[in-house]
Amino acid sequence: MPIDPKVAIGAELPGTSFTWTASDVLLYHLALGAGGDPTSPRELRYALEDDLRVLPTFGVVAPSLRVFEPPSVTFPGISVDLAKVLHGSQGITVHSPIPVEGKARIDSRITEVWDKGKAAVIVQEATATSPDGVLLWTTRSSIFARGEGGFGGERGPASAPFEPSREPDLVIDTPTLPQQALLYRLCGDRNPLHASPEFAAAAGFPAPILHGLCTYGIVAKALADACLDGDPWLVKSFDARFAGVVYPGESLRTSAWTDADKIHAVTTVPARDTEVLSGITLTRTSG
Ligand SMILES: CCCCCCC[C@@H](O)CC(=O)SCCNC(=O)CCNC(=O)[C@H](O)C(C)(C)COP(=O)(O)OP(=O)(O)OC[C@H]1O[C@@H](n2cnc3c(N)ncnc32)[C@H](O)[C@@H]1OP(=O)(O)O
Repeated sequence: MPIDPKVAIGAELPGTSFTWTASDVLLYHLALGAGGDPTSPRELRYALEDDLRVLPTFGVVAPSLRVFEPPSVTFPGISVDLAKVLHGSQGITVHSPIPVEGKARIDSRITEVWDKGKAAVIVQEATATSPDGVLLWTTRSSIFARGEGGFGGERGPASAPFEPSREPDLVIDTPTLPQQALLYRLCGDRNPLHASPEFAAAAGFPAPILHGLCTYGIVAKALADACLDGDPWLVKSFDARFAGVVYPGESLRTSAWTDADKIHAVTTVPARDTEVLSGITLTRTSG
């Protein structure tokens, strides 16, 4: 079905309520590689219930933790084959530290649909609120639907690349595991693109690729560890664009530039000399 931006833009999607527990948070952190040094008290704040501190990027996955079906890309005015879809970008702003367990409601809507000719870019925003109506976090995301452009929509604003004026302040190398995607899918994204060699081949990839949100969480943790003394509570917001695919088992290299309240970064896979996360911006809490 061609995309109909007049129907899609502004469409409110059905809201859902969800719960999470400390076990969900621990699984999420472990699926990002936390606990690699089980003798480090700082690392154990991600991996044990005692003094558990929730990485804010958990808010992106919390609403779908109990989803066991592959995602469906069907919204008002939009119906796209999952094999054509790549996660394009993701951001989250937390309004206070995410508690280790809780209940919330997520409400989302489609805010933009851009026609890139060879692809459609579909942008969503969502808010999570507590049962007593307190705003917990806000997310922004886009999906890149290959082959779905050409519907006569607007192209949208050109992205402004981050152009550093100096060498990076720090460079962080982070490994991923060959089984990283098989582990991460247990956090609620059962898209076969990350697990089935046949599905990945049909989608045009030589092997299953890593979930964008896994790379996103790994890099958020790496920056919190390297720049914020390992304290995820100091992360106010985290935004990034998925610029290239990552294959499970590849090593990531994140180059970061630190300012007073923000950290800018890019992540590459050095073995393929390929940028995989661009426009990374981490904002520190002001408190
Ligand atoms: C509801 C359920 C939803 C399901 C959600 C998803 C579920 C998940 O399981 C799926 C995943 O996790 S997929 C894995 C994570 N994502 C990726 O690996 C994508 C990596 N990126 C790429 O391969 C290319 O950048 C690629 C292919 C994205 C673009 O590369 P090119 O085709 O070379 O495009 P390019 O010529 O550079 O740009 C064309 C125009 O598109 C804009 N654009 C590019 N990358 C974008 C991106 N990542 N996000 C948003 N917009 C993007 C460009 O700005 C350009 O527009 P313009 O010319 O107007 O500036």
